[in-house]
Amino acid sequence: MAKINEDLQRERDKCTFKIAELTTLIDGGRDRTDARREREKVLLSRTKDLHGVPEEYLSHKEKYESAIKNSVILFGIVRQMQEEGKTSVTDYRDVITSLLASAQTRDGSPMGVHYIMFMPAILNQGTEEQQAQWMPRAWNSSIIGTYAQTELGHGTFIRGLETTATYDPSTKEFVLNTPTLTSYKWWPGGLGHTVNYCIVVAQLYSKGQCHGIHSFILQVRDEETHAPLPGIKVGDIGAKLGLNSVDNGFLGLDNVRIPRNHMLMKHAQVLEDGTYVKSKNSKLNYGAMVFVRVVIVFDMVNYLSKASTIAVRYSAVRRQCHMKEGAPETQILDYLTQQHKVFISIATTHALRVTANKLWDTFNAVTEELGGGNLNRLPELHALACCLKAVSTADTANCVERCRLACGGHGYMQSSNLPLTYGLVTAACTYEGENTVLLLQTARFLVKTWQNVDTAKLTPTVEYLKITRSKGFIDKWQNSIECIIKGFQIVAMGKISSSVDHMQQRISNGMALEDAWNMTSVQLVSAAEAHCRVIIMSTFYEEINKAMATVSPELRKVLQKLVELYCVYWALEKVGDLLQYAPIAQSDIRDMKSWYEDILVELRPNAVALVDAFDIRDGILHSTLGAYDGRVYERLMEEALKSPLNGEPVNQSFHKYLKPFMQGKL
Ligand SMILES: CCCCCCCCCCCCCCCCCC(=O)SCCNC(=O)CCNC(=O)[C@H](O)C(C)(C)COP(=O)(O)OP(=O)(O)OC[C@H]1O[C@@H](n2cnc3c(N)ncnc32)[C@H](O)[C@@H]1OP(=O)(O)O
Ligand SMILES: Cc1cc2nc3c(=O)[nH]c(=O)nc-3n(C[C@H](O)[C@H](O)[C@H](O)COP(=O)(O)OP(=O)(O)OC[C@H]3O[C@@H](n4cnc5c(N)ncnc54)[C@H](O)[C@@H]3O)c2cc1C
Repeated sequence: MAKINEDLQRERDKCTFKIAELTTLIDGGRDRTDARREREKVLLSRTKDLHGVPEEYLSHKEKYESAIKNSVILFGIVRQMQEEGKTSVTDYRDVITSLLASAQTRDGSPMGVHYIMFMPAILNQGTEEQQAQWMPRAWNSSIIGTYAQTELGHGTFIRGLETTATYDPSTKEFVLNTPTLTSYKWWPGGLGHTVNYCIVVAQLYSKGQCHGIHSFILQVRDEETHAPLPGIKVGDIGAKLGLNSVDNGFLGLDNVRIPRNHMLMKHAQVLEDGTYVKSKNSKLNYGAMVFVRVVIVFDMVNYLSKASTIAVRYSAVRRQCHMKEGAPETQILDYLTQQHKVFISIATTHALRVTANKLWDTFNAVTEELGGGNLNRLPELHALACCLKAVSTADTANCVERCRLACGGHGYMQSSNLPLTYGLVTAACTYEGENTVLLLQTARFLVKTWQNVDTAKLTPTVEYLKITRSKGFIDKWQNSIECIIKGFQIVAMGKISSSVDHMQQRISNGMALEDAWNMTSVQLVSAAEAHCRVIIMSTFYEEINKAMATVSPELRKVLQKLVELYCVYWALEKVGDLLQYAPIAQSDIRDMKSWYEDILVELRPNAVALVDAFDIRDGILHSTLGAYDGRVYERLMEEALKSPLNGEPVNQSFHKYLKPFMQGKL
């Protein structure tokens, strides 16, 4: 192994807790750490020779072809693991997370949506017979699918989709059509050239009546030749800000017939004679979207742990300027402004991780209740998944950008892996429900909750709205975590209640409800975000408190500081809200700023150890700036030399253009 950079080694030597203990806590147990490492070892050993030219120099077509080559190896490993009994649907999340997080699918995998949406949609919306028919072939990748919902004309407003599926009882088939340009499916990952099946979301017509959107399994390409089937127009939508290894596609359908049993019929059915049997709740058809919103929060944890690892290790290696005259140049990690930029990413990674785990548990519990016919908690789950998806993706995008800026010029290099990471996380702000739209869904739930706050029994995530109103909820502000969380509860309650008042006021003045909603929507988005901060903060605090009982005193101290950092950071960010709604004084804010500075300083000696504990191998991190050994400059130079521009001493454009131009001949 190459020599470790001395600064980095010094950082590791002075750390005050056992890194392995934190890694175990993050993974959820020693056996899970071992299983993850084993999976990564297998993956990296089998895929290490794949890189020729660095990915950034490839064209969109080459990137796609390379991603397919790599994905086949990756998902082939999953298949082999299944055959050897090393993995099953039960550890689906872990397996897919480490696969998609791996370096070989750096800019996304064309097969990602197969795992993340095609199969979950069949599980969520298919009958047991349909699952038995499709899942074994999908799970071992002998068919590959995607989820085709969004159209050129509509993404958010899914009731407005134009694709039709008309039932023909004479042949017991559905006829699929995209009657207009705007009804073409547009965006589905892998649709362009990879998949041979997809789930098409279309307006269902039977006996001359429209029954709203439903999901259908459609074969788009021949299983042998991969040629598009008759009536199907399919292709790639072109280059994007990121995810350029993925062939997001378009799909046009001209009277394409599919058998009746290709409609996913767990919740609603069309009988042979065309009779429509409706679902207990039409929103059950949206179940796959809820699942994906939940897993996106995990995915954000993945990316943020990578970005913070890169930024912190680089900040320990990089020296710039002198803090004191005559002293050696300062490690940039010693500048408080640098700590302010990067430490929040570490704390956010942990906060989102514990919140994602809790959300995952809620999702599984509610799904089980839904299976038994109890739909009571569906609105709460939907509201929770929407705001957590929105806030986690927005925060992660901001944090990744902070990490990139924290690495100065070198952070701008593709080889740092920060630009690509930003491209991936910012996509998540839009896909699976655009963030503003999702926050407005949460706001809808909060408004209803608030309107019934005195009479209804509140569900756990909004119970605080009742308690917050009790007299003496905060008698006097104290700079403590408990008080900050209470402060955020008051802020959320205040924003929800003032949005409702504002809306009501407009309605009393004669405005229609829809217009009053629109006029209040900026406030509503802000209220939903405030509610989400309460969820993240209180979950982080409670879960870390539980974990503290099981860890060493040394680790306990560090965990405590991470919770403090997260809460105080956000208290200062939202100080205006606290001043408006909570009994906080100027002197409390002044003291809070000092508290924040102290936390940064206390975390400083453990910064490198904290990111080491994320335990991300170099082969997965794929960064010149963030590698374990800290050989930043050597790696930057090695990568620079791989630039195709360095393949010849004089580029041909010199003779063609530059020389004649310089000599005044052009
Ligand atoms: C396995 C682990 C792996 C881990 C690793 C992870 C790796 C990830 C890798 C990622 C790779 C990249 C993948 C990219 C995938 C992107 C896929 C997509 O974008 S696909 C495309 C994604 N596209 C989108 O996400 C589209 C976004 N748009 C929408 O979701 C909807 O159209 C809408 C919600 C905005 C409105 O819907 P509309 O029908 O007009 O509704 P109204 O306004 O009339 O009424 C609202 C009422 O309905 C209720 N309700 C609503 N939804 C739900 C729900 N889900 N449930 C329950 N309830 C729901 C709501 O509460 C309210 O109730 P109430 O108040 O009346 O009682
Ligand atoms: C990388 C990527 C991958 C994707 N993969 C898939 C896939 O696999 N399958 C699939 O089906 N789709 C996929 N999508 C599509 C994605 O789900 C949609 O882009 C997303 O749901 C947003 O819809 P839209 O593009 O129509 O945006 P729009 O809804 O047109 O949003 C544009 C703007 O209008 C605002 N807006 C819209 N409606 C409202 C409203 N009611 N109130 C207030 N503001 C509003 C939004 O906030 C936003 O600012 C993908 C998209 C991306 C970027």
